[in-house]
Amino acid sequence: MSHTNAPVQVHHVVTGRTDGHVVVLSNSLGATHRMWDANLPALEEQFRVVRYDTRGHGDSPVPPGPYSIDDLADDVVALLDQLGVERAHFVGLSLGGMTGMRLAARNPERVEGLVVLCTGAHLTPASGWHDRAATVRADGTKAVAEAVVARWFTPGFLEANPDVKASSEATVAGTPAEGYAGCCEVIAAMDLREDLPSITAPTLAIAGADDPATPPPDLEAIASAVQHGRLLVVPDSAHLANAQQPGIVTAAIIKHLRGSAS
Ligand SMILES: O=C(O)CC1=CCC(=O)O1
Repeated sequence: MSHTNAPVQVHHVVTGRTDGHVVVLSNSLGATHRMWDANLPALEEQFRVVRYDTRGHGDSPVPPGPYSIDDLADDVVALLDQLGVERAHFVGLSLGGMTGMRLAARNPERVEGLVVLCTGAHLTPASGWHDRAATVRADGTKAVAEAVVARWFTPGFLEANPDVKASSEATVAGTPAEGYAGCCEVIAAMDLREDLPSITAPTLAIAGADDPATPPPDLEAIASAVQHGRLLVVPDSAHLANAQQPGIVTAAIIKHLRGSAS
């Protein structure tokens, strides 16, 4: 997990309370800061909410890949520095959760409470991520959009919500190919298993019961390896548990972070 690139200034949006604890929200591969829309109103009542687009995604810069997990964590440190925030809660889903685990292990002084959703400490095989990076570099992100969104939501949810299916596929297809590929290469090279025991921030690991990408045992492994971990398995939910079950997930995030404030 070498550190190869300089931090970039990521695109971000700050909303919510001006006097509250800060919570940073970090997106999944192929998504943007908009993936938190359904969770936002309740979070904004409690916290100063900082949403950002991971490098290579949304309106953030797209340096040439590959990137490393340290690059993604360094981008968050640079963002906190830019905002003058010493210490924040961090909530990340999938790639965002990986960023949060690396940040919490390497910069424990910057992370108050941690919530990781639908993620893993080591996603194998690496060849699958290299293959996906090659596909999007050759054919664009549209080539993977339908298959990706089929993992984001359960089949029944997609059937009942064709608008969500269409807008989610458009988001993936709108992700710059080089940014998406560079982040696939983050996951290919990443192994956070040795980082977990050094994570001191109270950690809530949230799994989607029907997530085919990072199933509940991946989250259980995180919850049991960090110093203060808890697991929540959300029923009737695939990879984007925050979007498929916003009520359950937002309430769990708020309860955990309110209990983690120091
Ligand atoms: O796109 C997928 O297969 C699911 C996923 C893995 C890491 C991430 O951020 O999304």
